[in-house]
Amino acid sequence: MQLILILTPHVYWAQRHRDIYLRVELSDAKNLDISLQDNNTLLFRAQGHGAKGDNEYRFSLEFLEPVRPEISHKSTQRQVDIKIKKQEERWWGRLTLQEKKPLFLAPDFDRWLDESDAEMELQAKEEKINRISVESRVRKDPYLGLKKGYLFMYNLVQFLGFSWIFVNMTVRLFILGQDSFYDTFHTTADMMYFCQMMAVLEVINPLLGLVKTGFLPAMIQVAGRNVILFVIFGSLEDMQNKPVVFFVFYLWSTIEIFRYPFYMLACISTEWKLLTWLRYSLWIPLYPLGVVAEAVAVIQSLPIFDETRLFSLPLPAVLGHSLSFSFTLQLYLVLMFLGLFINFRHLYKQRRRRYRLKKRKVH
Ligand SMILES: CCCCCCCCCCCCC[C@@H](O)CC(=O)SCCNC(=O)CCNC(=O)[C@H](O)C(C)(C)COP(=O)(O)OP(=O)(O)OC[C@H]1O[C@@H](n2cnc3c(N)ncnc32)[C@H](O)[C@@H]1OP(=O)(O)O
Repeated sequence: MQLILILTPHVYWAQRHRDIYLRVELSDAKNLDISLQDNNTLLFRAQGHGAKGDNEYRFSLEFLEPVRPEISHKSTQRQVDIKIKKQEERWWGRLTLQEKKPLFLAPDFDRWLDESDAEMELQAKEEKINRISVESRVRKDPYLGLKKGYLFMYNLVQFLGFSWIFVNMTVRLFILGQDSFYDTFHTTADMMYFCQMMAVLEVINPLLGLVKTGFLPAMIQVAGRNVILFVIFGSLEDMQNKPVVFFVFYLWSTIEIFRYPFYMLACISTEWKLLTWLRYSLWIPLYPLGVVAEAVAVIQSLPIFDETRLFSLPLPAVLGHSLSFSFTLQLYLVLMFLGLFINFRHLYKQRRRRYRLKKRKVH
């Protein structure tokens, strides 16, 4: 009587919610015959070098649940990798129907994940797929590159402009001390004029749908600053050498040297956490201080407008000579605090949205 010895290779396994991975320890495997029987039994036969030398090796595995008929495998110099898809996407308590594990089977610790880790891996994969599909949908806009290029250049120019102002003022402050307060306007106004005229684009950009900024907050910001720059400082020589110019310009440029680089990075889909934090936090002290500095400038200009009658409104003789521009400015002072309230709330919401979104992304 002839005794036929069936040799089994070592088989290592791991699973995901969708797949089963088998690693068969058989090098230089040839004549592979891998098939599925009755939806849940894998039959394996191959010639190769295993624990018992060069021989034919076989095994069969009756899976806990049905699997799909398509089985993929790859034979390398070292092993045979087999991937099997589960019929139903769910976590299996064990691999085989029989409770007792076959002796030749062991967990593949290189691939092993427990259920919650596998779930996280699945979620990460799905998120990646979603992100790619959103990005590919966004990419359908044929002008996206052009829009991003324009915004990047705009932000770069503003960043350079405000950095120039900030560095110039800081250096002068170190060298001249308080004396530098008095000629801030003469040394930096041209650049500030340029930057603030360019900033009008910040009102136009949301109107053209180039950025998601609200029109009103941008309008309040740009109009508010331009009133101070062009009407209060620009038209009144007596205001130009007052220290308040220093504080207003310094507060404006401090936030902008962080805000514009933040936008530049956003244009190239990059983010630096510290910069994001500065962009969404520095306004908390700077905005009220800025409004107070601007309000001081307006209040200091009132007697000058009264005296010079500049921009005064001619009135019919019965009502008096003319209405001083200082009355308009007093009304503007009230508007300023309304503007502060609207923009403070807007910035607060932007900050919350930013960090809520981030938290959601992390979990
Ligand atoms: C209607 C008549 C009004 C008359 C005026 C009367 C009242 C005047 C009161 C004025 C008070 C002003 C005081 C002020 O001058 C004092 C100071 O400035 S002191 C210094 C401190 N200041 C600040 O911190 C404010 C700085 N300014 C701003 O933050 C913005 O101008 C503001 C509009 C207020 C808010 O910005 P925004 O709404 O744009 O928020 P986000 O940064 O979160 O952006 C939203 C999304 O859009 C993308 N975006 C925006 N701009 C750009 C850009 N240039 N390039 C690329 N991308 C951009 C941004 O990335 C966000 O996208 P995502 O949501 O995907 O992240």
